[in-house]
Amino acid sequence: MSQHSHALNESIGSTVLGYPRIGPRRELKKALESYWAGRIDSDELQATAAELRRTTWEKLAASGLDSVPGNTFSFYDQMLDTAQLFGAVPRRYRHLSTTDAYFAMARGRDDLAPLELTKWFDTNYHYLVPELSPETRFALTTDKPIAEYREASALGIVTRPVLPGPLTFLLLAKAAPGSPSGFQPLDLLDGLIESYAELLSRLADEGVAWVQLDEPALVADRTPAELRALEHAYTRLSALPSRPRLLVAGYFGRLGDALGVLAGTDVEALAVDLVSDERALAEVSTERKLRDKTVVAGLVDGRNVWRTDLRAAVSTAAGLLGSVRDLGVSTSCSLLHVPYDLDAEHDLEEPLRRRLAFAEQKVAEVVTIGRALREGPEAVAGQLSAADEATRVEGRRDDQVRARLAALRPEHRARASFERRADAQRRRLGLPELATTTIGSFPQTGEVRAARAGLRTGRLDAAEYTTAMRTEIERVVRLQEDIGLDVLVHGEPERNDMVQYFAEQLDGYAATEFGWVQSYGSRCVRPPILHGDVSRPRPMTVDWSTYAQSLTDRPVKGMLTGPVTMLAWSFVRADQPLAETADQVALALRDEVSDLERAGLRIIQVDEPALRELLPPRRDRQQEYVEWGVAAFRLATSGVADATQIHTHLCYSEFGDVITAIDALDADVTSLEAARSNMEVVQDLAGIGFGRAVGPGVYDIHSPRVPGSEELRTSLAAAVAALPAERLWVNPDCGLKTRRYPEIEPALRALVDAAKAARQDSATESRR
Ligand SMILES: Nc1nc2c(c(=O)[nH]1)N[C@@H](CNc1ccc(C(=O)N[C@@H](CCC(=O)N[C@@H](CCC(=O)N[C@@H](CCC(=O)O)C(=O)O)C(=O)O)C(=O)O)cc1)CN2
Ligand code: MET
Ligand SMILES: [Zn+2]
Repeated sequence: MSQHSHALNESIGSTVLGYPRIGPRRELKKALESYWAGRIDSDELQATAAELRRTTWEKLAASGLDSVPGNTFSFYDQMLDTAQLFGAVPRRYRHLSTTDAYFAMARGRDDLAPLELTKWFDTNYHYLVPELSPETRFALTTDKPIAEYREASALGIVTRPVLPGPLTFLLLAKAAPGSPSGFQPLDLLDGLIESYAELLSRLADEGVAWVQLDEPALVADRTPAELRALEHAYTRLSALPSRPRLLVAGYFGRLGDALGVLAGTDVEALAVDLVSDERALAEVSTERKLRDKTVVAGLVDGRNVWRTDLRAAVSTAAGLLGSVRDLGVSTSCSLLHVPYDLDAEHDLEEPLRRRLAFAEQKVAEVVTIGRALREGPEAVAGQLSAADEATRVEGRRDDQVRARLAALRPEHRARASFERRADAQRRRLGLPELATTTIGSFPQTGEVRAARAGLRTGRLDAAEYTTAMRTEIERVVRLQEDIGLDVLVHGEPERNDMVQYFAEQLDGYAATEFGWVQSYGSRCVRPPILHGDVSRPRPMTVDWSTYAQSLTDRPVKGMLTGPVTMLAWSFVRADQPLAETADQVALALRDEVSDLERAGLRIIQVDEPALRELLPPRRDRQQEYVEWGVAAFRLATSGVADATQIHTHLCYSEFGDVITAIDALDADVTSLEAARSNMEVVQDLAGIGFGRAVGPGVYDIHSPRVPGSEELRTSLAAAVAALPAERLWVNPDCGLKTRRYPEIEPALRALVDAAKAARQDSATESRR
């Protein structure tokens, strides 16, 4: 027995890098939202959390994995947990209790801004950005990883605590507002290392054998100084006299130069992602310094839902055996990004179903690969041939779509010059300068969601549902008229989600029933599965948009989700280049755009909030991505007359890296998130001579705070200083679906006031 556990301590064997935590039925989401609303107390919240941790550990232990990850639970986010663990709590939250400070950093309070929320690499998960300053003093302040290790041990389960590594923690942090200009979070490395050291030594005291430090920031291009910092950090941590063995995980791409740096330190093990970048395998097999390391091969895709070609994975692993001291097998990254369990789905049809694996099924795949390596492929012959069969099944083929794609010419992706379009649109639309609009969605009220749930359960029939939605659309149109907005929207009440809604109506796409994946905090999405050739059997939005336009003389914007975002927020087929899949989606959207135009919609918005998100982490892959992304957007939007105005909307990111791509989209009007970055993006656009119209968001919809009209005027003035008023629009940062009416009504009235005032200023200016 003791010999056996000794062997386990030495090697990792089969494992996964992380697991979902929201609960198979979103138990954590429900508990959190009840706690925030005061319906349950903290004991009840803790009990739900403990139960979720227990079932996860027990399931993973029973599945046959050799090493079970620990500390993968989080009430909100693992970066936030780590900030609190090491005492990186900005001063403004320090008067609060540990729990209150935690949720205040996550969500803000009436008088207290939250930490910034941003995308976790190229996924649809969002983390909280630690705010660090030269005054930050790290100190081990909570004991979450230790407590969870003990909790699992009490159940008889040995876990491997997982947390972000020091480099990733600092590289993803930002300088707190007011920090000296030369300051960067990486300056704090030495202090942070001391806190990691203290944690590691306490974990060693607990008897922890292995700790996993996640360093996904290393799969992007890193400067020599950052690589030196990496070497310094892991040289220091691996030299600690008393510590668990260290597994450093780099995922979402290949480690590149960081691989040799890490392999040159005394850490025991590296986890590498052999799925995201086909160049990773060669890198790993030729790195001689790995010969005395454990390498955990990420062979099962942790962020897509396709079944693994097990025979290929086993042979890749076998090929690595000679290049490393000890080989483990795992997922490419945490399973946080996929749904829990395929077996929960009842409406997925064959043969698609047979091609899929969710988190539970992926765990079984890892176990199978591990057994094949240890006992030989004969031991798992049945599983291997089932996987052979499943991975040979091809996606639905649509020859008509393929023929249309083959016939595309450059003119299908080009419109007349912007000047000519702008002129035609000015005459047709007659809008004022600094025209006001919103981004599309209005608050998703309880009634709206209840109506959608009613349609699902049969409480409402289709006609009753349509009436309920039309009533909502009319209410939203009248409200916008009353507020005095220039360009209206129908409010998107009929959409459960801006991607899923379209996926449900397209052929080649499947939706899930329980396939929830955490997006941020308690918010989840159900990414649809794009499994075959995509086509549009019938118009998707025309009835709703036409109805809205029939209610008013003001222009109503048609509202669609663009091809890049449709891919980014779905699980996408891996059997053909993304560029081709994007063009198929773009063709379906192009037809929808034409139908909307024919139905009399004069303005059509095609949202691309995920444009920045899909940008590959390595620069040498970025150009190719931008080219196909832009090409697909243009295919979707360039089938219209000069006088039809195309809008796009981008949010959730720093746009610096994609500014020329935004230009290349060639939309007539681009609305962007800008409120929280002081309109910086307007200057960036002015800087590249962006010639088309821009709607920098002046109202931060991510916060419940209602901005005053003075504040909005200040933001607008900053925009007007950078770009001419006739090319500026006035709008919020993003859609209003997550807000409530008492917040958005006064905010939109203030926005219209601010635009009117700015028009007056600009008129006075031009008379001078
Ligand atoms: N796909 C996607 N990715 C995105 C975004 C996005 O909008 N979509 N935005 C950014 C992230 N922001 C997000 C913002 C909000 C939510 C969000 O509010 N999600 C909802 C679920 C939305 C949804 O699918 N709603 C469905 C089903 C809702 C539901 O839970 N229904 C109940 C019953 C109905 C009820 O009473 O609520 C049930 O099934 O139990 C609907 O409205 O029809 C949630 O977590 O609560 C998610 C992400 C970036 N990534
Ligand atoms: N039209 C969409 C909305 O207003 C755009 C959202 S971008 C995340 O909700
Ligand atoms: Zn948005």
